[in-house]
Amino acid sequence: MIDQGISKQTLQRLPFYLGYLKTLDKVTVETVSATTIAEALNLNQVQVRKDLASVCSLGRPKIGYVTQELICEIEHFLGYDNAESAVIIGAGKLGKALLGYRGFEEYGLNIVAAFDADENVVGTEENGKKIFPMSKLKNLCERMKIHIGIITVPAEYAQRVCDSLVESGILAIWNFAPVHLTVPEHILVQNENMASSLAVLSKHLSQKFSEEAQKIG
Ligand SMILES: NC(=O)c1ccc[n+]([C@@H]2O[C@H](COP(=O)([O-])OP(=O)(O)OC[C@H]3O[C@@H](n4cnc5c(N)ncnc54)[C@H](O)[C@@H]3O)[C@@H](O)[C@H]2O)c1
Repeated sequence: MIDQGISKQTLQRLPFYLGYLKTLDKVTVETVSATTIAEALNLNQVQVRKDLASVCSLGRPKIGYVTQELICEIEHFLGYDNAESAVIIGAGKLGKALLGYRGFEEYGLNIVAAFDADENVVGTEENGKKIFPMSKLKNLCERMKIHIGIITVPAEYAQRVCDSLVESGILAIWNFAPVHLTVPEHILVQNENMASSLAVLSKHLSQKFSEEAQKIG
């Protein structure tokens, strides 16, 4: 039985399993066990077994999973086999970098266009993707049934842009601006805040350094 009420932690580990499974040779590695995956990724095997059981019911005792079946099951669970279209708002340094990244398609994300308020940017293309004026946002999103909006504008404009995305029928927002967004209940916001990630790194380092200093002192 596949568990649809999967935890966020399990969800975040699934792409790692998938990345590893895709490195395996299709011909020689026909089957793979949770233990092998756990050892390769340096994870707890009980956790890996539980994670896989929640998305795939095809595991067999002593054999494990047929590698290609497991890849398909995880991709299907994550929706990678059913690409979602997305738009980017803010075609500056970060927006253009994301437009240029070809790897998203592998994760079921198809960035179809970008929008910007700067008329010097509007009308140009990045990686074959057109950059439109904001006035075209609602029409394009409704016409193309776009459900994901990616925000890469400066923090002070992010809420305004977020509101425009919600008005345009977007249901999920990937927010790179370092600001809290207020959205209606049915909208999911995933924040990519580098300051939060760096805070974890620098706290870890400062703890390490103070432990070292205590040892020496
Ligand atoms: N550059 C990075 O490596 C990086 C990394 C992490 C997070 N961020 C965050 O991403 C955001 C963008 O950063 P950047 O470096 O790409 O900035 P940038 O100034 O290069 O680009 C911002 C773009 O947004 C457009 N814009 C501004 N207001 C707009 C509006 N109301 N509607 C539509 N477009 C608008 C601008 O015309 C510009 O093209 C910022 O919030 C930044 O903090 C950037």
